[in-house]
Amino acid sequence: MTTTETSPPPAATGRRHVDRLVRAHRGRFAWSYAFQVVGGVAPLLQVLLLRSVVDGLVEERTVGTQVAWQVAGMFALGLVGVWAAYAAKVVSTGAAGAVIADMQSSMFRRLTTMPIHFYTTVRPGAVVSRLTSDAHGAEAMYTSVYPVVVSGVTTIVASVAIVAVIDPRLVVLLVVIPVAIAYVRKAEARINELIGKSFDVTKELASTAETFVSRDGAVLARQHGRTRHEQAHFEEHARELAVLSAATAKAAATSGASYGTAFVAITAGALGMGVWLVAEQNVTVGSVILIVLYLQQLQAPVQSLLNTRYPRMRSSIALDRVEAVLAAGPTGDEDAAPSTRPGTATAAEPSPAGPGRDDPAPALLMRGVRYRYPAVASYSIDGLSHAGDALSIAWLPLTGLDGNIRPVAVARDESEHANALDGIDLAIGRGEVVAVVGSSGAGKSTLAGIAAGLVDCDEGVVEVAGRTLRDLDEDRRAQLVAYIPQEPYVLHASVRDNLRYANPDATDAELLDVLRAVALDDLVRQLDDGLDSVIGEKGHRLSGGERQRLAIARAALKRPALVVLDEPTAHLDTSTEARVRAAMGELFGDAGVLMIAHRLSTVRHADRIVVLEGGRVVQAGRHEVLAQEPGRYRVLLESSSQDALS
Ligand SMILES: Nc1ncnc2c1ncn2[C@@H]1O[C@H](COP(=O)(O)OP(=O)(O)OP(=O)(O)O)[C@@H](O)[C@H]1O
Repeated sequence: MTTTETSPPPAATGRRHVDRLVRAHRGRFAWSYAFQVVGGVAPLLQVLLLRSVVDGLVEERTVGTQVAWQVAGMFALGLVGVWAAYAAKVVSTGAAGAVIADMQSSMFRRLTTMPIHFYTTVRPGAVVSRLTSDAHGAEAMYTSVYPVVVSGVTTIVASVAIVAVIDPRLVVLLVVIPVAIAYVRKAEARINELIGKSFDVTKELASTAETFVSRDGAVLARQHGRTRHEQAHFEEHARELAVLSAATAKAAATSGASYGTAFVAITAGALGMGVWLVAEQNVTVGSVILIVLYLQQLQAPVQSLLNTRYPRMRSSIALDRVEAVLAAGPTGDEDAAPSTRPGTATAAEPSPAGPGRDDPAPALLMRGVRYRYPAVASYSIDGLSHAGDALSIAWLPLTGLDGNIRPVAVARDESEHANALDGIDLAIGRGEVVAVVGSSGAGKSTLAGIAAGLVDCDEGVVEVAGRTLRDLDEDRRAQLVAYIPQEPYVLHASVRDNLRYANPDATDAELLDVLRAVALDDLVRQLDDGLDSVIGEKGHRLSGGERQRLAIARAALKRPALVVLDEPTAHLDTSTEARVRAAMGELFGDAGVLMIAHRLSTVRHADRIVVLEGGRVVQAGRHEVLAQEPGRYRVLLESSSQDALS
């Protein structure tokens, strides 16, 4: 059954992981809030002193020592206010920076230890955005929103309390504030409508940009003569966005002006009432000045508090997205890599036999191995997997979201998959080369992934050189098994660094030896900087076959007990293939080799061929024998020779 459902907002289940990271820095945050409170109260105390100065002058008409002290006190309070605000800023940005760094590191830890299938569902751009703009979007909560709330609430509460102490009737004037806020909220409804439209248009822009500023998208548009059309489409949306932005800004300005008008009315009312109270001899002149100043001073914090609404929503969305990553994965615990289970052997433990050559255990032993792919929902992350519909925070409008933005709907594939591997028993001896063949979907790549320890089987046991793979940590597993995928990854780094990624202690002589074995020594010699030449994404590019040979050389440097190759020679011409095959004996010594073959031409020389069908081993033997027997291998052989002829 396949259902489509909208995921509940992660906030609904709390932000357990994010909160834990924030709590680690709570001491620094407490200091910053304490400074905020001091910074908020100091200007109010200044005004209190001003009242005493004015009243002293009005009553005594002399400037005595007391006034001098009061002026000095105002100066001191001014300094306390300024430097407390400074300290609050420095401490809160420092603490927020530390929290963001922790969030990024925890997300990276989580994202690099997700089940291997996760990476087939993920959009690289979305991951980068989650690690950078979402993390920094969350930062505003700690550097802008909370500090403004703390200082704003302090100022408002203290001002209202002082005004009420002078004359409680004056507090009536503050009724204008909720009225003004109600009006502002109404204007916001209009703003939010406009923002909602901008959001949709922005999504369209983002999607057009992501689609057509990519190689595949550009080829698609050019092939169909649609480049101009896509440019016009983008321009139309960009203009629409500009119109919406202007309308939003106008609505925001109107609401701001209305709010300002309310405070002008409050100030005038306070002045009128104050004059009346002075005439009635209920309050002093100094108190009237103080009241007017306090009420005016309320405008900024109330406005700032209102203005935190949108940054708060943006940060909230960003925090939910960070939480979604941290809570993802089978354990939901970002600190525990799935590969590290209690009781697993660690790299520091001495290796009893190591991947050693003298170990009598077979290179690979699989007993009763069953594996079923889990439902996508169990390893996907909202907005990262199946994305395309999730915007990065950087694309969100700067002001105004109506709070209705929810994590996007993710198609949940709850369907029960069939067993991809259904009871595999397989042993590969030391120095033996076993090729695995089978029709598309037979389970070859799944078998390779399980033998390489990238995926843990549901049932059964996988041992490499006598060590159970699931009991080993990543380092020990990596020492024992070398896996060479069909499209090996070459780092954007020098040839030397690429090779030493497998064995940082390898000498240049060892590097040149393995390069020679895979027929890459001439190429490296021709590069400007030899082993120091940068290859990979930029700089010198390697062909598919050269990448594979580099990966084989890299794997050989580990001296593994088991080598798992996914169609290792797919990109090679016949003579290079023969040379590499010969070199593999020299390179891997008595390591067992499990070779996944999608082309039958590459398997003839294998010591044994294993034929998979529907996740089971249906035939096994040498090519010469299997080719004579009626069975699946002969069918595959016949269809592949027909393909070759056609
Ligand atoms: N990530 C996945 N989620 C669910 N099912 C999967 C996934 N990957 C593979 N499968 C299924 O598992 C079965 C075995 O797939 P596998 O990739 O191992 O086959 P294969 O023999 O390597 O095929 P090919 O030669 O086409 O690469 C297939 O039915 C496939 O549809």
